[in-house]
Amino acid sequence: MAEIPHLEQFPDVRAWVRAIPVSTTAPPPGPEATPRPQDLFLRWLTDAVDAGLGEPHAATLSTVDEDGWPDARVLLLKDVTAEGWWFSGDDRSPKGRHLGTTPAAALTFYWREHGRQVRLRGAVHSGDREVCARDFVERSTLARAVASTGRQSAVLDDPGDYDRLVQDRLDTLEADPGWVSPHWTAWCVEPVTVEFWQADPGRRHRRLRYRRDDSGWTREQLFP
Ligand SMILES: Cc1cc2nc3c(=O)[nH]c(=O)nc-3n(C[C@H](O)[C@H](O)[C@H](O)COP(=O)(O)O)c2cc1C
Repeated sequence: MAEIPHLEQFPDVRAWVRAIPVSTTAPPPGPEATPRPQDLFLRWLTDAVDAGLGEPHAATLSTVDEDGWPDARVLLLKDVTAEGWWFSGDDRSPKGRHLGTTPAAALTFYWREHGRQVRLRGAVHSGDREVCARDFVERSTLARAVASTGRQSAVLDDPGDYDRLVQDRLDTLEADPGWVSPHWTAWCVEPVTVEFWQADPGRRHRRLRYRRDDSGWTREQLFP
């Protein structure tokens, strides 16, 4: 990777960001199609894990709010099944409220060192109570306490409010270690499209899209 220039060396931000180099290292071979996108995704995730890439299971979740405005945030993938790609959170959080009114989302994965992106979009459904509860109890005690405050993304006027609320939840969990937040939700994106993007130093990027219809998955190559 070429040396990254410093902002002070440029007349303005525009000149600086345009001078930041893009990756030109040779990527791994392009996508070898599998019948189901899940299998190719797991192969690419395995490549990222084996290469020691940081948080390779982090993805950007995009939703639409109650007024039709898009929103996006990074979170961690929780499972991949025949149904789709799973993540979890509190249904009172902004993302939870968005999914409550518009149960559709996109997930975007990026493995920079491999020059790879996977993007998928589709309807979202929540898992049954058993699936949600299992996700909750698999978290550490502190993570369960924090997750069940129900205040994620609310304005924090007094940092002490957070500490008191978390301590309150820790007390609840100590008294009843099996307690499960009724708001904790495992959501599944059931994709209608899944696209695998593989960078090419000569800009002949490979793009393989899976499209789901009544007969199953159709594969097609896209213009870079
Ligand atoms: C690497 C990384 C991993 C994250 N993992 C999660 C996660 O698994 N669940 C979650 O609710 N938020 C996670 N977050 C925080 C979210 O990006 C976000 O701040 C939070 O979910 C609130 O989003 P919302 O206001 O849209 O609901 C993560 C952030 C980063 C940078």
